[in-house]
Amino acid sequence: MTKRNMVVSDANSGFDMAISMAVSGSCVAAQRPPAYITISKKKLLQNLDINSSARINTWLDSMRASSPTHMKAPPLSDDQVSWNMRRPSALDMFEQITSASKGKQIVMFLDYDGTLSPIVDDPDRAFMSKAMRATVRELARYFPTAIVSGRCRDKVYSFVRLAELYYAGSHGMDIKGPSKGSRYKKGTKAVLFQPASEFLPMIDEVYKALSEVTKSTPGALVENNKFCVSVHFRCVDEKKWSELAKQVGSVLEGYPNLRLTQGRKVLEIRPTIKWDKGKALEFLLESLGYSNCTDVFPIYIGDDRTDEDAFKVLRERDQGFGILVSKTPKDTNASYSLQEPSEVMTFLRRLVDWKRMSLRRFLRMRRRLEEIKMSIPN
Ligand SMILES: O=P(O)(O)OC[C@H]1O[C@H](O[C@H]2O[C@H](CO)[C@@H](O)[C@H](O)[C@H]2O)[C@H](O)[C@@H](O)[C@@H]1O
Repeated sequence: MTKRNMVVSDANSGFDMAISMAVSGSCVAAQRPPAYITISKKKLLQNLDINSSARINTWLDSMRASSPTHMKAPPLSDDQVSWNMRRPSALDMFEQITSASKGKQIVMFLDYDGTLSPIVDDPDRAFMSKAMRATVRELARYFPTAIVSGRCRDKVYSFVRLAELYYAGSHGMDIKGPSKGSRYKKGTKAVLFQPASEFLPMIDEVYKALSEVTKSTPGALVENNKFCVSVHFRCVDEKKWSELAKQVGSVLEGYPNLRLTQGRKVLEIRPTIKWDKGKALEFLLESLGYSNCTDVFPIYIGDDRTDEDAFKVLRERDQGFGILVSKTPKDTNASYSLQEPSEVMTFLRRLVDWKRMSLRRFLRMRRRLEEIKMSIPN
């Protein structure tokens, strides 16, 4: 029996369903799927017939629905209007946000792809602009700042190139503190945390197998993110999505300790350990000495499904908030929204300016108080 640790993260998600179809042959042979298979047995049986065109059409529709090239252009739909009301722009709500943070230490968490850099076809060319880098550098002068990415940590560092930041790569499974002095690091110990290190050889093996098996699918790209692997289908013809899903499924069949999640036109394969961007956020807060503090205000900005784990943690802690980067309505645990990386940069700049002004005001007041003290005769 081949066990399959598979997370079907979204009932309507085409690719998740495609993967379940691709591996269902082995699952049906089992007497009873283990509890960690989150897809129901009934659904598995429904999905059994890989050649059923009705099934394939269902998930292809769903993939198209989540693909920007198929999205309807404005005018704003009722959905969009109501979403804008429920998840207002963080720029429009800037004053409310800063006043909620009063007296608290803001800690910044930033996703990389789609948040600091625009989404592009070639993952190796997802550069952030010079202006964005300068903004993040300034941000880190005023607030402890971490980059939390699905990418391999070294790779995301090579894009951001700011040594004063914290980096959590591989969806938080590879965390490292600043290599350059950070004024916010309370302890003296260097932070390095890799909860999935035992999976390294397995991930490497799977990376090689996936690269080999997907060779025949034009446009498919496999990326080694050290503790996880990404299979990109952004450049794969839609007609080939089902073929690619089957290829990925055929490799994963042999790896019960790996699970599959979905990002933006990417399938992400990672260890089943209970670790995600939300856990990484909590770990970083603890490293910074804020684990049990009420005077901390974490802000997490991200665009992807994997960022939802961090948004959820903030909601549950009732601390700070999440900002989802998206132009279209999505189910989210974030409190606010921004449309695209350029808006993220504007928001970060405003935070820096606001903090700088507050500090100046504080220093002016302190100087004035000293002058008053000096002018009072003994
Ligand atoms: O957590 P993130 O930093 O958002 O990383 C998630 C994935 O990001 C990258 O893929 C995405 O961006 C690419 C470049 O713009 C784009 O081509 C791709 O379609 C997107 O899914 C990265 O390459 C993946 O490894 C990450 O898992």
